[in-house]
Amino acid sequence: MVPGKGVGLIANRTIHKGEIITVRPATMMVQTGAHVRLDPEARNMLYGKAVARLPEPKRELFMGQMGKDIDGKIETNCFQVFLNNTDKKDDEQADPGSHLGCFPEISRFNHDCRPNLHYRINNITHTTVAVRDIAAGEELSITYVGQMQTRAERQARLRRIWGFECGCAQCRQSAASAAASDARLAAIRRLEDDLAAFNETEQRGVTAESGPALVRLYEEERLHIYLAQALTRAALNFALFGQTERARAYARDAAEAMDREVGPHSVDARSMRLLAEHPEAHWTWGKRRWGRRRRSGEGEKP
Ligand SMILES: C[S@@+](CC[C@H](N)C(=O)[O-])C[C@H]1O[C@@H](n2cnc3c(N)ncnc32)[C@H](O)[C@@H]1O
Repeated sequence: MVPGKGVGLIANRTIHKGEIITVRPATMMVQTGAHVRLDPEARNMLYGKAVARLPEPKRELFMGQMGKDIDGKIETNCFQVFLNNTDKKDDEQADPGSHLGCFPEISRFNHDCRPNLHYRINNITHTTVAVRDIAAGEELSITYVGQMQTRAERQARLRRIWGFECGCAQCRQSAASAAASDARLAAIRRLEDDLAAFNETEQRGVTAESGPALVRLYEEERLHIYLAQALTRAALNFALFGQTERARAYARDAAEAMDREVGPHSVDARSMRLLAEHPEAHWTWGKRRWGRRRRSGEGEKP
């Protein structure tokens, strides 16, 4: 038991960044459209029949999850799963590909606003990966909600959607530390907006160092689950400034982080590997550098 959180999972050895922790297929899937249309009584009856047909070890695991009845167990523990092999047939209905997926072994991971595991769901397979080194004895955690909001916003969301008061270390920190964290999140948003505005004549004070500054903010904020996007922005920014070696280094790191977050062979990781191989051939190459030179009269793009 983890104080204030119920059952949780604790690392029993040192875990290294990038290690895959769990890979599990869904034990049961419920179509979201059907779930929201049925009343809880009908749901319990139907889900009861489905659970009764599970192999015994799976049924025990399922029934051992938190929640007062089967419907409650699904509501408390399921993950949203999107199956992409269904056609959307009726605009009035929820996307038929949207399901609630039950992964009873996975449902023991508690929420943390600064989690040490990233998870992804491909088709019906749930995978968790360590996004940083984890010491033996640390609790293993995932996040149940997006993490770019302020502490008050995150807490309100967890209360409204999940019905609990978050007891993670990030939420328990002092008012001064929480304010500093909220300010870092605001700084991240501003810097990301500035980095994204590279087509504008006004370059909003962005320099080649703005990329590493963004990565540092994510690291200081311990948002390791989002490092791939920060590293990608930094790599692209170095390409925009025409800095070969640093574009390469950040693109390689971005591809590795992408492998951890999205899994191997993702399109974005491939794109970062291409940037690392041939930065000068990338569509971003030198766009910021040439723009600046033109304005300052230093010369034209060759
Ligand atoms: C999917 S379950 C996680 C496993 C659960 N602790 C158990 O005993 O089976 C989600 C529930 O765990 C508890 N929980 C998870 N993360 C928490 C957190 N950060 N703070 C407080 N309670 C948490 C809440 O009761 C939540 O509804």
